[in-house]
Amino acid sequence: MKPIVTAAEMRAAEAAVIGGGTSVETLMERAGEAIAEAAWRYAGTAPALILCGPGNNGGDGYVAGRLLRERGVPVRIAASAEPRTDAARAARVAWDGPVEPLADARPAPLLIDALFGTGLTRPLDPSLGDALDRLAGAARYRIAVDLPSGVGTDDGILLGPVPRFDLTIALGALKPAHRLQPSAALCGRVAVADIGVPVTARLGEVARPRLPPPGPADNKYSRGMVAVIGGEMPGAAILAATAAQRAGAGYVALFGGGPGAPAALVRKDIGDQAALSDPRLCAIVIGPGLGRTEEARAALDRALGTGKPLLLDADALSLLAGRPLPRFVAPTLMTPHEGEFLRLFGRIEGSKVERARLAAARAGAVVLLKGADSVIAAPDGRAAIAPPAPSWLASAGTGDVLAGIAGAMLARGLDAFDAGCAALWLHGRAAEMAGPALIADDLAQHLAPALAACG
Ligand SMILES: NC(=O)C1=CN([C@@H]2O[C@H](COP(=O)(O)OP(=O)(O)OC[C@H]3O[C@@H](n4cnc5c(N)ncnc54)[C@H](OP(=O)(O)O)[C@@H]3O)[C@@H](O)[C@H]2O)[C@H](O)CC1
Ligand SMILES: [K+]
Repeated sequence: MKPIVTAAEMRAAEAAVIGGGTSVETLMERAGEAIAEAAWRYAGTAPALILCGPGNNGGDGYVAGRLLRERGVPVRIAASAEPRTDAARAARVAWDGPVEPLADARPAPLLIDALFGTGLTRPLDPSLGDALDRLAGAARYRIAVDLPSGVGTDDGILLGPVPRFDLTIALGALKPAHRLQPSAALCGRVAVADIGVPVTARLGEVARPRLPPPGPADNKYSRGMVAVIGGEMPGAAILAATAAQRAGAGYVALFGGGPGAPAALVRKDIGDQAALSDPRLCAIVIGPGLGRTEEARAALDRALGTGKPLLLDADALSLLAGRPLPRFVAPTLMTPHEGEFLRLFGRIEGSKVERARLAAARAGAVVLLKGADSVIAAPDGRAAIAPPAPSWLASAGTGDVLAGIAGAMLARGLDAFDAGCAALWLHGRAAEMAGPALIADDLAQHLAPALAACG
């Protein structure tokens, strides 16, 4: 997993490297080199305007300006304030060109925003925000140094209006704001620059899972047997069941549900308790299309009573809301969207990562909080953010597909956190391959190549 670090973790990592004998100036030089290189590749000799703030983010900007000028790029620098750190002052001195006041700066085709990075503590003054907006709006290419100025590093919130960038150079490591909305959508492409600061993180980006294909000793049961419990809206359960099949489960049984499904899907009566207690059954998916009737509640209680690994989604989560959560005895993965999350856990303060972590600890289950920036957290504190996925996934039924994939991952023996991560990755990759205007039904057919990439 690519590490994702908070501002405090980044500062600690930086301090450790400095403690080991590397100067801030050296780190800043490396940061400036990475920015200059990226700007050069991106915009060539297009005239650049670099906006520098008072901290080390601004210092990175002065270094980049000097290095771009050495490459023959016409560079102007505008500052919002005098540098306030020794390293930024040194970088300012080494830049031997003029520094314009930001308020009067004229635009350039390439805008590099080095106003604020991880040290932003409050909203930008309106005059500063307006200048950034005006200059970004008039530029052809926009590059943010470390972070777009105006976003909360750790939670991705916007402290005011923030322009949209084409490229963000994440210095040393990804920060939550590069992946959490709404800020992630403003970063453009995010490139991580290695500046020689090793980081340790409690949070990562969901990575491609390793899912070896079945071996000669495998059979349909050893590959994972999944039960999908249907209900009022059979289409959703069929989507989940088909996705579980296509995600590599060896045997998928649909309990209840209407007509129309692959012939390879085994059909069971919704109340078939014996089949649900089959010792070969490895995981139960319940929620998609379940409904909230008494029958649905009974089906949920039966599923909970089996003590088998569970994927709880949609109506199963709504049925659990408003009563004390059961004690889960087997790996359990909950996949709420924001509405279901609120119903289940109430209002929790903090970033999406903090909220998911707290909910997971409270539930004693892995919580995968869905959205354009899906976050997964385990009760033991492990957490990850999904890589950016196509916005076309925002359509009916895609959550049911995710539930089915996750069911297959649980059934093949992954723990609930790894199962959720693998499902997120496969789901996103299948969506990329399905392309624009996808419908949930399309995803299943793209799971085969997505899975093949994990072998
Ligand atoms: N990670 C690394 O190893 C390296 C990162 N580098 C770069 O350094 C920045 C972080 O630098 P830092 O100096 O800590 O912070 P900033 O440059 O983001 O800004 C801090 C200064 O800005 C003032 N501030 C904060 N918010 C505002 C605001 N809304 N309006 C005006 N001024 C603001 C703050 O002042 P305070 O009053 O809050 O004290 C600071 O003066 C990181 O992002 C990287 O770009 C280094 O290059 C080295 C390696
Ligand atoms: K910035």
